[in-house]
Amino acid sequence: MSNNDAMNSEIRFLEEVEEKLKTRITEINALFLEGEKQIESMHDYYWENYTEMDEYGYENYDNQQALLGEVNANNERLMKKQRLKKMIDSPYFGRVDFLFEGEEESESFYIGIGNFAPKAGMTPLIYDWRAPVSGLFYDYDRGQASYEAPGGTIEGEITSKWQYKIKKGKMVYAFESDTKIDDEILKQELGSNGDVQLKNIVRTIQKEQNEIIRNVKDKVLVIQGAAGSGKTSVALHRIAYLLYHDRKNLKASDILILSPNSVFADYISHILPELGEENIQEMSFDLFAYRELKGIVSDCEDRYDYLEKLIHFPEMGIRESYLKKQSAGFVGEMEGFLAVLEDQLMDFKPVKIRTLEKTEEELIHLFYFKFQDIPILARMDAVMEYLVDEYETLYNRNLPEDEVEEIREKFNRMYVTRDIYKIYNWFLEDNGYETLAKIPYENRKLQYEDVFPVLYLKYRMLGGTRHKHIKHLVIDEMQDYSYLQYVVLSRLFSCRMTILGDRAQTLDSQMQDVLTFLPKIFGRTIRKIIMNKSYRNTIEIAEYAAKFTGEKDLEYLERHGKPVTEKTFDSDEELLNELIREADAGMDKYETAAVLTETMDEAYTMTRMLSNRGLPVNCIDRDSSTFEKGVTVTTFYMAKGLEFDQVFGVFPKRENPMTGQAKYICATRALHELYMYERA
Ligand SMILES: Nc1ncnc2c1ncn2[C@@H]1O[C@H](COP(=O)(O)OP(=O)(O)OP(=O)(O)O)[C@@H](O)[C@H]1O
Repeated sequence: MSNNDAMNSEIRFLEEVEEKLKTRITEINALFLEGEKQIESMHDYYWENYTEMDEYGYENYDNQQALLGEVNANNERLMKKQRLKKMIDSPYFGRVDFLFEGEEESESFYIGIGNFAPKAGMTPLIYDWRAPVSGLFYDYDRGQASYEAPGGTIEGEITSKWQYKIKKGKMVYAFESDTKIDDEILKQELGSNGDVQLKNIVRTIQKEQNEIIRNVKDKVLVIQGAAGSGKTSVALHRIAYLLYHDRKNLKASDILILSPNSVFADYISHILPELGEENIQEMSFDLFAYRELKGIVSDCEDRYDYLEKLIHFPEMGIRESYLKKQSAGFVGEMEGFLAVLEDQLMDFKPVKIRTLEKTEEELIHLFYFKFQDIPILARMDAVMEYLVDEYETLYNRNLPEDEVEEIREKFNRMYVTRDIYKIYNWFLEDNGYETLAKIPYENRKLQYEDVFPVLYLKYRMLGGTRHKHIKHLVIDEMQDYSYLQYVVLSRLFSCRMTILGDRAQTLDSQMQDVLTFLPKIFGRTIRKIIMNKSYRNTIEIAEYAAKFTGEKDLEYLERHGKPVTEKTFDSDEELLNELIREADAGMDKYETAAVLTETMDEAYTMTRMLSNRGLPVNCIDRDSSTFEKGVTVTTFYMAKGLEFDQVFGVFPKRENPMTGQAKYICATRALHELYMYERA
């Protein structure tokens, strides 16, 4: 076939697909309206007849179930319609022609964001990018290939591969390529301007990324990936893949992502809906801890408070103290303390439940032997319930609720204290650490270094709730969680996990490689994958950033841009003039720019100075929840995970131990242009 013929046949196929998509949407619309009518008439029937329904409620129940079934079916129709409407805009982006082993003619498989068959049960015209056969598109060039189908491995040969760009239903380009995902297309995608949200990458998923996305074997998958290597993108596409392949057992509400902050959560929030899935829950671990510690302390510092202190007071030993309290050694000391705590904590006294008397020895026996497996602060309750039960069985009568409560209090008074804050202070004192201020609940604010130790103590003493309903946990920025935080996480979640991060981006003066201790915590179920190729930055920016880390073996996509500008200014005036000039020039070509500082105070000052000079900026702090088009001012640590077309790093000339890491994180946020400014 000549090139022209091939193109014409592609355009005819596109037109055919669009026609069929429209017909299917019309059919679904009709079914939806029919469903609405059904629902309405079921409602009418119910209201007319519910007084006469059978007394046991069977008929009522059946009616409710039928109604629910119809409502769900209509919701599904609505979702399907939305998906198909999106597909009209761009129905597919790739095609593989595959010659099955033993066959004579190859079959064409078009690949898009969803499956599409003109009628239910018919062979699809388009295959979802997550379908088994679509793996061929991402994993192979022309030649021998295979894919995993539910029934086993399918062997054959790829005879041709095509890539398309279809926009608003029109073919922008279609070309046959014999390489995997053409680098030129990837460069085009990356060379375009940054969105205010992370993009979906289905068109250009790379082979090594695809391997991670389609991994269903490993219980705990740990991805160490360079800045901009696509870790977050891959983790989200993996979720979409898992949801597609295990629809029966896995729902979006069964998945939780631990993310650094709300801005980041917003930044990634549209990807799953775009891929036709519901969004998933997101939570910051610090916020979770804060909520869990209500009742023990009235306030807690978070990671950002800790970082600010670290930058402002590098000489005060804050880091050393934090690291100590997050270490395996410290957990060991807490365990040692817990092993001997009972003697210090308990003050047994004989008790009476009406006429049933129990001596101190009997209570001690129950407490130390019968119920020894129950966490210590929950154990007295178990002893009490056991004895109330004994009384009620003996006298064949139930005790009133309020009396049981009085008895419970009497038993609880056998604890010297139930205040975990006080108990933590005992531990600190016993082990030679500085103790916390002995103050009432309302005034207690935990320093960040104590937040997770106290939470650990709480779970060990009261027992923690296992979050059994969560079937998959995603931990982004894994390098920023401490040993102790992982120990707490492993107590809370026993599900499958995708853990991803970059040791070079640790929010500390030194890198932390969590892979040195994760296997100890999660066992041998861990699989580690390294992603070395960076996609975000131009070569100029990536090479500049690499100077700060000493990480080797990094690969870059050959995308060039403007050289990095490094400048020192004698006055704010000069710095602002230059920054505004470059940002103004950028506004013509780009969508997003960021001015990144080391501390929040510096970010507020920059916001004020830039606004005063008429540059509209949006300041992101820990209370922000979205990031917008235009110029953003924030700290390097709030900008983690985000990216901007232009980045202006504004740092004081005086360095502190965090400066290297801060500059690295700042530099790797830039897609096209990077300016590193210093104020004298
Ligand atoms: N296969 C791909 N095709 C197109 N774009 C990609 C691909 N992989 C990654 N990217 C792009 O590279 C950029 C970085 O991706 P992402 O934010 O997922 O990386 P990351 O490893 O989480 O980065 P960081 O750790 O630096 O925050 C994004 O713009 C993303 O769209």
